[in-house]
Amino acid sequence: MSSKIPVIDFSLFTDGDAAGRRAVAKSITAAFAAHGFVRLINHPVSSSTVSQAFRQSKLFFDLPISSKSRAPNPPDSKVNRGFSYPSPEKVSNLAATANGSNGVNGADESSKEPAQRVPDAKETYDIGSEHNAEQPNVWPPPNLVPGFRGFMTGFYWTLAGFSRELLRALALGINLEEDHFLEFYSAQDNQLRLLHYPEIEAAKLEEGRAVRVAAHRDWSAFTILFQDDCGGFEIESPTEPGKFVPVEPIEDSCLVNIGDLMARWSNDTLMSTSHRVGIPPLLQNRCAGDKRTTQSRHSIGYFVSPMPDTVIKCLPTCYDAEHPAKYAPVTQREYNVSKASMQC
Ligand SMILES: O=C(O)CCC(=O)C(=O)O
Ligand SMILES: [Fe+2]
Repeated sequence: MSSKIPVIDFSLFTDGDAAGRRAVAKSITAAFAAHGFVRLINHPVSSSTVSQAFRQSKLFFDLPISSKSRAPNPPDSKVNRGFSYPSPEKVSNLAATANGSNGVNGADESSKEPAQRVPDAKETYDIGSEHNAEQPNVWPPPNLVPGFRGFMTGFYWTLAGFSRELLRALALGINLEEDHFLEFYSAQDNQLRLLHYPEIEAAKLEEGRAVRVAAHRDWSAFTILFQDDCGGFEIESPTEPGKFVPVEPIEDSCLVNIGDLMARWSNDTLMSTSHRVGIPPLLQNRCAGDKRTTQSRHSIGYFVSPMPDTVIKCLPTCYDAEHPAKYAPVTQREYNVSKASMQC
């Protein structure tokens, strides 16, 4: 059984009249309320831009480790930029992230799965705004992947534009003024993450000796996710907790999912759903000698956050006498610190 995440034509929002925009916005927030995810087609990021992002990402990850490590994620620091990779010695609890304090996602505290310590099976490269002084970017030397820095910097802002449209849709969908979220949003605090899951022996994933990404919920307000056609992405069933259902890749689409911050802000009107990357469908595995090996996989996540001083206080349309506010107000900065401390 595969997931029933609704597929929505986003051009009906970007190009629609007021009534049309409201109707699309309502269908998007209905999908978030029921599934925590929506799949968008005809979104504003052109397929050639997305293809170029995957090409650049692949050029980077195809480099030898010694070259990629010239743009290292600074060790033992709060900066989450640059390259992180799996090492044979490195294990993480539930292996949810390469860098647990990255402020974008984390192990699923509510997961029904037993805690496990297994090797990470992914490598990541994190990029932020060039103007974010607290999180300076870490770039590879320009000759390693020509055009990488220029392209990725532009891509970050292309996705920022898309995220603004999504914030408008979210606001309309939950009966707020269309620009409600924009006063809390500079797009300087987002994180663009390139992910590469190297080829791996299928048995390692099947027997739980490795995971690609273990079950987790994102910390962000929401995440825009582009994936290649490999497969393996799964979300927790909204109706059968603990059961994960595959999400089939669809060409030229992206997924958008609500993170814990927006779930909290909306009093759980919008749902943050646990998801993971596991073994792709068996047909897509291939034989390598006598060992079945899953193909390598690439994806790109864009984690959207409001400005650090934003007070995440129950949105005015998300509570009433019967549904009182469940969570105390907290700033985005405090929220991130508390999420990061749960990773330790
Ligand atoms: O690689 C994917 O498709 C999903 C990655 C993910 O969920 C994350 O990085 O938070
Ligand atoms: Fe995630």
